[in-house]
Amino acid sequence: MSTDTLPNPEKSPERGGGELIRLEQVTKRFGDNTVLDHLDFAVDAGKHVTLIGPSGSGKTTILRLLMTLLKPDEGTITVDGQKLFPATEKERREVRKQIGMVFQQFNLFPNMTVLRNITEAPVTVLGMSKDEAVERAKGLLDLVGLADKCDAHPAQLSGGQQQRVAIARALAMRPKVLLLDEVTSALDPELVAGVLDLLRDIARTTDITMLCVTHEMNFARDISDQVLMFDSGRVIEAGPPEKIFSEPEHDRTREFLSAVL
Ligand SMILES: Nc1ncnc2c1ncn2[C@@H]1O[C@H](COP(=O)(O)OP(=O)(O)OP(=O)(O)O)[C@@H](O)[C@H]1O
Repeated sequence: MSTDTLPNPEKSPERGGGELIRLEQVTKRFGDNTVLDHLDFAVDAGKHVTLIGPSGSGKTTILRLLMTLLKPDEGTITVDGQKLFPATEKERREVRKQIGMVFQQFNLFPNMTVLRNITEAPVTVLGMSKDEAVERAKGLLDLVGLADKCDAHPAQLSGGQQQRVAIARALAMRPKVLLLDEVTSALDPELVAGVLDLLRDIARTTDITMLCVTHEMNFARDISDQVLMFDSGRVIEAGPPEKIFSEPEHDRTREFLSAVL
């Protein structure tokens, strides 16, 4: 894989493998439902962290908070030392540029070509020149195996191809953090492996920090430096995948894994 189109092939000195994401005492409620309960955790730069746990345990809510699609009721969230919450809208917009997300349902703009889907945000949000954005988008489309689909519209692509475009679109912003929310759940089974292989390649060949919610336990085992087991809005167990999948300490982790493995 060519590295010149990748988001962060070079290690920037200020990142230096230190802490990139920090959640402190984060609480999120929907009405009476406390989904995250004084949650603390941190992710180091360049690491790949996977969130696992039962349905409804709050995993997606964490990604949505980091995307600023939701606001916490209490607590602080920082990215690369800059405050995401609490912060002014202006501060939040700056921090938000460092975070890319790939959603379960692709969320491409249906009326734009594939190329425009990828160039839109770099031009309008980052102020990149159109020529540079197009050049980068073409490199990324090559990377995800869709160099011939520049002029197609999303509806003309398979689910797997749409998800590849969504991955290219997220990478086009050169984010420090890539959030992946059950990115293969909406795909036909025969398309899952190709998308996961692409993400494995990206995990292996870039220093991008990944925070991933997945039900694909083999994928989690392959890419993760750390796995966090969630239950009722709290991390009940954390460790490297070999430990969590082979010797879980907590009964709830054992129960969950025996249901999904
Ligand atoms: N916008 C919302 N309004 C009200 N309740 C919500 C909203 N979003 C999430 N919830 C509730 O918050 C809880 C946690 O949801 P979340 O999607 O974070 O769980 P999850 O662990 O990602 O689950 P899954 O594995 O099924 O995706 C659930 O009880 C859900 O119903």
